[in-house]
Amino acid sequence: MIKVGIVGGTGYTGVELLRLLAQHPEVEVEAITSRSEAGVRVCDMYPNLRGHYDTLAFSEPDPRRLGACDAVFFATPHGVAHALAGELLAQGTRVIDLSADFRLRDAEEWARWYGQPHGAPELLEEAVYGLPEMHRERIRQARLIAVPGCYPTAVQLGLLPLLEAGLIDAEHIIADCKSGVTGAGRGAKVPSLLAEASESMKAYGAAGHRHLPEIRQGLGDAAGGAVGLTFVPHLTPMIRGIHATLYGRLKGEPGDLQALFEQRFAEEPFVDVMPAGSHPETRSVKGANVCRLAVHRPGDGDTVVVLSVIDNLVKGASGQAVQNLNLMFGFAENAGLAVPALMP
Ligand SMILES: NC(=O)C1=CN([C@@H]2O[C@H](COP(=O)(O)OP(=O)(O)OC[C@H]3O[C@@H](n4cnc5c(N)ncnc54)[C@H](OP(=O)(O)O)[C@@H]3O)[C@@H](O)[C@H]2O)C=CC1
Ligand SMILES: CC(=O)N[C@@H](CCC(=O)OP(=O)(O)O)C(=O)O
Repeated sequence: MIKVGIVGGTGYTGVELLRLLAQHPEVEVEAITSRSEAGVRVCDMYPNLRGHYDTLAFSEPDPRRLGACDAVFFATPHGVAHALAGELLAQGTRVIDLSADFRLRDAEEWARWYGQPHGAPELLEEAVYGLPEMHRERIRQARLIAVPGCYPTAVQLGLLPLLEAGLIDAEHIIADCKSGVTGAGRGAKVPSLLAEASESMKAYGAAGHRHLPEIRQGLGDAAGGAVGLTFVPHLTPMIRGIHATLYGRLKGEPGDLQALFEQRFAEEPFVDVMPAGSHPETRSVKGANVCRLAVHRPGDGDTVVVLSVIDNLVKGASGQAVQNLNLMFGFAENAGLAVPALMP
């Protein structure tokens, strides 16, 4: 058994880590932090965890206690991992950061999008972008993981096969994405209120969302050069889930797109290419560490449409974080992640 710590345990991704780790055969949760709820037992705040964590209580973030863990997850707003990751790495603790702190390779670009200076540029070189479908071998060796964002996970997985094969015009890609409200975190915010978010849908961040540079960076790696991307996120009245509809302009006759997708993800335990003609539903991945994809070519024309769904809190955050932990420690890649989605 390894010992892990979680910084930011009261948020949605923190409690989702607890839910997944409760079934992990190799992991014991040693410490879970919350400054506002220090002293409260996790099962008193989250009764779904009763019977799984009956004594574990939230505590103040203490670098020495966290440094005694084999790995620490950061499920915190951006900037928090910048301040603590170096100290933990120096104590031999591996760090898996669910925030955006180490996702962009360029510290200045990070500062532009996040509106504050990068707090740990010296760690960027060793940080590995934790998308296993692209960087599995580097993740196995990593000490510091930047877990991809939720929209970036859905978009990159849907477009990788097309860009790697050079089949679409990389200058003109469109990602039209919808998210459930847990994507905005647990903190009280007016747009997340029931009366604001239910029975309604709206786009936001059309002029430039902070996931845009992250997605461009990942797609650029797959394409082998810069990509042009229009990314428009939307808030939808559901609790969990991301649905990405991705459009690419085919450069020529693409061959069998269904076979391309099936071959690209044949060995991937957490990417499901659905049969030709399918329309994946967000509810089919609820609670599961899975990305379901379908590829379409309407009217055999020059546009390819990829449909990609994930649970933002699982493959889009905490499940992907556990998948990274499994790779880093040589555990079965699906340890703690084997449950099917919840349907209906
Ligand atoms: N929600 C989602 O779908 C996704 C979220 N993410 C990212 O994961 C991270 C966590 O998200 P989410 O769970 O939604 O966030 P929440 O806002 O729901 O929770 C944040 C947690 O961080 C703690 N925290 C806040 N500030 C600090 C601080 N300065 N030092 C230590 N702890 C702090 C809070 O507890 P307390 O204040 O009591 O200490 C709380 O437990 C964010 O970076 C988010 O962008 C990534 C992908 C998807
Ligand atoms: C619905 C909603 O508000 N979603 C969040 C994105 C999810 C997220 O937490 O992204 P990071 O991990 O990069 O911070 C947003 O658009 O800001």
